[in-house]
Amino acid sequence: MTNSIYIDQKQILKHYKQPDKHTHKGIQGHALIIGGSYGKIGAVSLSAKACLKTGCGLVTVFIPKCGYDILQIAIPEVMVITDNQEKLISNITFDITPQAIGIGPGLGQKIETQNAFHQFLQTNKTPLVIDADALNILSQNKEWLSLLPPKTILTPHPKELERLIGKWHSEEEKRSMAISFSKQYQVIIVMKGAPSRIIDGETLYENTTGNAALATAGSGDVLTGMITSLLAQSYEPISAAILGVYLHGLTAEIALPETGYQSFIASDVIANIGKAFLSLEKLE
Ligand SMILES: NC(=O)C1=CN([C@@H]2O[C@H](COP(=O)(O)OP(=O)(O)OC[C@H]3O[C@@H](n4cnc5c(N)ncnc54)[C@H](O)[C@@H]3O)[C@@H](O)[C@H]2O)[C@@H](O)CC1
Ligand SMILES: Nc1ncnc2c1ncn2[C@@H]1O[C@H](COP(=O)(O)OP(=O)(O)O)[C@@H](O)[C@H]1O
Ligand SMILES: [Mg+2]
Repeated sequence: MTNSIYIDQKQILKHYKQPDKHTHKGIQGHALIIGGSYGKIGAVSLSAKACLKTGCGLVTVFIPKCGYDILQIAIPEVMVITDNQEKLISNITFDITPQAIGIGPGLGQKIETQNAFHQFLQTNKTPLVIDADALNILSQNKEWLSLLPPKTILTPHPKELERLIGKWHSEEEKRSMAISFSKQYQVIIVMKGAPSRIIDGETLYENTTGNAALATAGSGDVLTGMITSLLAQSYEPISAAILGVYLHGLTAEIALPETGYQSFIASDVIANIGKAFLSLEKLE
């Protein structure tokens, strides 16, 4: 029996934590975003900026060498570690201790990158958010799913979800396939769409914010950064997923009167994260 919960203004306050007055950047969470390949460094840039703007204390990116100048110039607040390779990720090693890792935006699916991701999964114990090409790589190597830490958050759009769990023939079947998958691998699935739904075992959460302005390049990459940020700030994985999706949707509602549907872009999500948080404060 599925338990369904609408995430509205009342529900979201059960997941939101006000910042502690005495916090400092050392305890405000350190997030690592891994991704990017030649021509898709923008995906990591968007994700990392969204991560910072969602409140985590420190953000580091792990990217191919070609993204080094781009990231340092685009977001001076973010620290950068580069792979040995110029255009793709081939060996994920770092000497930091992040509290959460988001992996996948712009990553690409070259064989060297697939191998690096496999190596990474074999040793990683840090809480994870998996998106985009990292999901596509998992879909091609389903035996690697057992390497994911429990409560890893997967954020597929409908096509990525189909690659992962197979084709469905009705909404009902999609839901039951996603629930079985979530239970089998102990993962949280953020099924992105309109609306987005979050599956955690038998429980389904339906988001109530957002609009069609979000149908724009990079808006999912931004969501990955937001959820990773909350996870790094010690939110429980299910709360990080629910709150991230809710705030992401709110940004589009807040910006709509100024941008309309057409000219809203992923950077507008980032620019409105602050106002989305402030609107939660007003509800308290
Ligand atoms: N500026 C950048 O660097 C950007 C990089 N990106 C990266 O590009 C890579 C490829 O990602 P894509 O998602 O574009 O490619 P995919 O091949 O995974 O997905 C595109 C396919 O999914 C379908 N699809 C997407 N959303 C859907 C929906 N709501 N309902 C039904 N079908 C849907 C599309 O019609 C298309 O067939 C990823 O690594 C991603 O992170 C993109 O996020 C775009 C921006
Ligand atoms: N019509 C829509 N209404 C509400 N949200 C939408 C709509 N279209 C897309 N979104 C949201 O925008 C995001 C798109 O993510 P994704 O497809 O991964 O984009 P990208 O890979 O380009 O970053 C998801 O959070 C999805 O729920
Ligand atoms: Mg995406």
